[in-house]
Amino acid sequence: MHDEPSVTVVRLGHRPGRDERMTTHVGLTARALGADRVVLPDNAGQSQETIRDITDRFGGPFEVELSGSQKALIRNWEGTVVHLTMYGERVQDVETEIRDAHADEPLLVVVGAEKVSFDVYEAADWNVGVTNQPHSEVAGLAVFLDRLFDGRELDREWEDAQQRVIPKETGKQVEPVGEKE
Ligand SMILES: C[S@@+](CC[C@H](N)C(=O)[O-])C[C@H]1O[C@@H](n2cnc3c(N)ncnc32)[C@H](O)[C@@H]1O
Repeated sequence: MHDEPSVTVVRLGHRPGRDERMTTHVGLTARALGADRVVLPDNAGQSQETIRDITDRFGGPFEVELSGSQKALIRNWEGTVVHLTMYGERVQDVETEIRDAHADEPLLVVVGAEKVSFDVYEAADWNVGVTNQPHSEVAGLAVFLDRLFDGRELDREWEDAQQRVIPKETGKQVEPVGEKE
């Protein structure tokens, strides 16, 4: 977050139609849970639009980019690369080392869609499993970011929001930013 080295999430693969919501949710989860930027495949323009729209309304900063060269981004990353995979080391065993590495340099978090090729496993500094059970890139990303930030992302301040949610025991309250509560 703000005064720390950046966190970028890169989404590998996107099947138009089938992956639309999943890719959007990778971006929304990255934004809500403290990442600075998401890089989506270049056929995921619809997801980019949705995530940008949410950022415009509920605040940032958060960048959403499209790229046709995810693999090059991973290979050439100047910092730490974490690939989330059910086959990886247990997050609870490696989170401290990853947190220490992130204190010094930008972090790239890689999540897949379909089968991820072996070169990604080799390019990663850590292959990390959030459990070694199959589940979802959205769930894996959420747990990983919460572990990385140790819960601090839950108190994050949002800039340039048009509206904000007022937490309520019951019901829904959304107010334009700037109005008194
Ligand atoms: C639906 S899975 C498909 C993965 C595919 N079976 C493979 O072998 O690469 C899509 C993505 O969810 C994430 N994922 C699924 N289970 C995970 C787990 N237990 N821990 C961390 N990430 C996980 C990974 O990033 C994975 O690439």
